[in-house]
Amino acid sequence: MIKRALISVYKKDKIYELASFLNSMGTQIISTGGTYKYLKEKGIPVVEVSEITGFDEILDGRVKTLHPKIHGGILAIRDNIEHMETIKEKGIEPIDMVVVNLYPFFEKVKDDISFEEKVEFIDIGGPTMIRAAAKNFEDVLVLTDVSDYDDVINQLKEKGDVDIKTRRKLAGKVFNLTSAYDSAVANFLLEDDYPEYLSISYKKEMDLRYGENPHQSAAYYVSTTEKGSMKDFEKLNGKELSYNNIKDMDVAWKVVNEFDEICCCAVKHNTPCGVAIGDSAADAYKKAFECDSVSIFGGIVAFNRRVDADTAKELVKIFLEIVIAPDFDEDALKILCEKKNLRVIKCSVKPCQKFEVCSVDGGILVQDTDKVLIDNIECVTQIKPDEKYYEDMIFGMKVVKYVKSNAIVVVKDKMAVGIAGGQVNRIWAAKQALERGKGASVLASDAFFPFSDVVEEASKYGIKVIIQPGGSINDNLSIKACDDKGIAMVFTKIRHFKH
Ligand SMILES: NC(=O)c1ncn([C@@H]2O[C@H](COP(=O)(O)O)[C@@H](O)[C@H]2O)c1NC=O
Repeated sequence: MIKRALISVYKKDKIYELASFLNSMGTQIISTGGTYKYLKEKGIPVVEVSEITGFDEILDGRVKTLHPKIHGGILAIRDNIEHMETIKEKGIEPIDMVVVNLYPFFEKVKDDISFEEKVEFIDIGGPTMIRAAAKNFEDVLVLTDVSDYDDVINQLKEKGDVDIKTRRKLAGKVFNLTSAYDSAVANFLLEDDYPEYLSISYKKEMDLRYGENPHQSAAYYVSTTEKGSMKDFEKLNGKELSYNNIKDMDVAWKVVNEFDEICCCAVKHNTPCGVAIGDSAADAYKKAFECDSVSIFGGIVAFNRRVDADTAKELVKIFLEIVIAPDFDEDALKILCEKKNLRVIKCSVKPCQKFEVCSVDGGILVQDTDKVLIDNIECVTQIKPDEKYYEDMIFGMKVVKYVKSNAIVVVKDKMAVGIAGGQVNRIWAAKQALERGKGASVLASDAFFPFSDVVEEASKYGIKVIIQPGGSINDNLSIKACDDKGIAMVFTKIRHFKH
């Protein structure tokens, strides 16, 4: 039996329904200022907290419920005779239910308001009350999530009480929420990129059908406070997204956003398989398709420009999993939506990830994202690269950055005609890329050459320019091989390993 419930909610949705149900059960409702006013206006009998505490809300609401008359009523263990005698002596009455939703710090921290204003959205009294109720969950029912109201109402209707399993789950939800809330506050206040404790604050966006493989369970969580392209997008058509879809879409979107020119990127198995710059979205797509017309089947295709009907007509010719772009012309959308399963994603947020995490058994690795493409370009060979290859060199470096190491990309006229990666040595990646990208003039590598073998292989395929970070103790071997073969080679001094 819920004799007394304390309701203190920032967002008032569904609170009238819950309060009127409690009222119909004979529960006494206690509320803080705003909630009190809201319920009273709706005709629900309600007692103001200050009437219980004998103390007005002070300090602009910073102190409302922080009082022994409230916390004693929540924390007293009903089976503990001493506890019950103490609260009786002090004139404290038990509180059997606490309903709270917190100040919207997650939302407000992103808003364009001052630091001081953001600080005022750090809820103190709310977390204190719900933590207290959660600690005493066997005696005090705690509700922080509107989606739990119906279950609690139904149980109270049917049994007059709520079972212990539900009480415990609701208590667990409290600490799950307050830890994410506190993490968000900690990240807001701390200026340390790598603080003593890793505070992460992510909210479940959706349960996924499965993880990387069908026998693995999975869910997708998004940051409670940070913006992000893989969070702030709109799905305009198609089946639900999968675990692999989200990972692949992330790479495809990051690749196209490396470029100011019109770019299209196709991704398979988390690796770009076709990337090209074009005069239009359709042209870029046709060229990306040409890079590797085999692997693109079932791929994820990204554009950094609006997709028009001409492009859509090309896209629907083969089976694709996802098309992501900043926008779609109406007629393009119509064409794409004819394919019921094709996920069409509109995303206007540019990639803005500050840190990357990767988990290992018992730990999490955190690093700054790879944001620097090139330190400075230094030609290390006698032959200097012809200026006409400059754009292809930069293009190759931008693409190879997203290919798993060891990675080699060969380029022809701003098309990645040969992409090879994920090899345990560099020569295998080079051989694959060169074989696929016959006729290419530029070769880009994610890291230095330990031997001269890549240069020798490149010369067999007529490569004119090699761009790579440099920095091997054997750099002189590759430089000499380039000089012997008439290839120009430049160093960038920035490695782009991707493990
Ligand atoms: N200071 C307190 O004692 C306190 N007690 C409850 N709150 C919060 O006040 C909000 C509700 O306020 P109101 O009913 O006045 O609209 C809730 O989000 C609740 O979490 C408090 N506010 C912040 O710390």
